[in-house]
Amino acid sequence: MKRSALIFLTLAIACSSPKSDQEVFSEQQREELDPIREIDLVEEMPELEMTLRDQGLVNVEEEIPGIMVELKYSTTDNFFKQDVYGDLTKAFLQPEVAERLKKAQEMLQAENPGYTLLVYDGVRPSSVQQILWDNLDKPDSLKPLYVADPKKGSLHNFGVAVDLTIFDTKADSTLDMGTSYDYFGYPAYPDREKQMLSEGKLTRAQIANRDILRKVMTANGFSGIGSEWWHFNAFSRKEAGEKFEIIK
Ligand SMILES: C[C@@H](N)C(=O)N[C@H](C)C(=O)O
Ligand SMILES: [Zn+2]
Repeated sequence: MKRSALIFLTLAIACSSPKSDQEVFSEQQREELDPIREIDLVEEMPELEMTLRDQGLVNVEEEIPGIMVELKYSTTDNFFKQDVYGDLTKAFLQPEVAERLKKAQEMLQAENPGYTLLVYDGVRPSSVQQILWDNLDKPDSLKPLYVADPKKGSLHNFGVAVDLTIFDTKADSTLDMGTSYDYFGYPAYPDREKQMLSEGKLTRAQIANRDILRKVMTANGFSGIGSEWWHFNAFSRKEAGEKFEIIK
């Protein structure tokens, strides 16, 4: 239930004066409507999640039926082996970006029953962008290929970029895309697929899997980048700067 709805409900209960609780609410209903429990729920919401909601971003799992989320930077299973999101485990995006992603998910599921999008990252505060940049073990000249320069800002910092793959619910596994998420090298480059195929570093099946992801994303207003098969932008840097604020 949304926070505003909870607060409204709490106020409504406090202000109304029924003959007695017992006449109106069952035991279970009274527990559900207990204002102290509601306050506990509000306090349990991670601070970063509250900030994101206050700034108008939406939780993709609340907007997109069936989508899966595994925020890699909220685990230690990432390229710098640190959990930098703490208790934030949900992916947030600008509402119009989530709307496009919903259409991509619908198209994916219509064309490939059993497949679903699996989101690895959505909005990413600029403070986290700096941590990624500092921990990327590449020469400074190459770093922007893999992690956007925090001084300029990543499209993730505006909530208009998403990192994702496809999960096959029948096989209970992700599709084989040829590399893991955040593999920083040529085998992950969409721009180098022909070369990687001829060198035996990618298979046709892996490229075909990437094509499924690219098709549903680009058909619904996203564009990919040349160095990461998992990253998609919904707006240009210029458009994002005009329309949205950077999340700090
Ligand atoms: C770090 C990687 N997952 C990513 O999102 N890279 C792009 C280029 C970014 O930082 O914007
Ligand atoms: Zn990304």
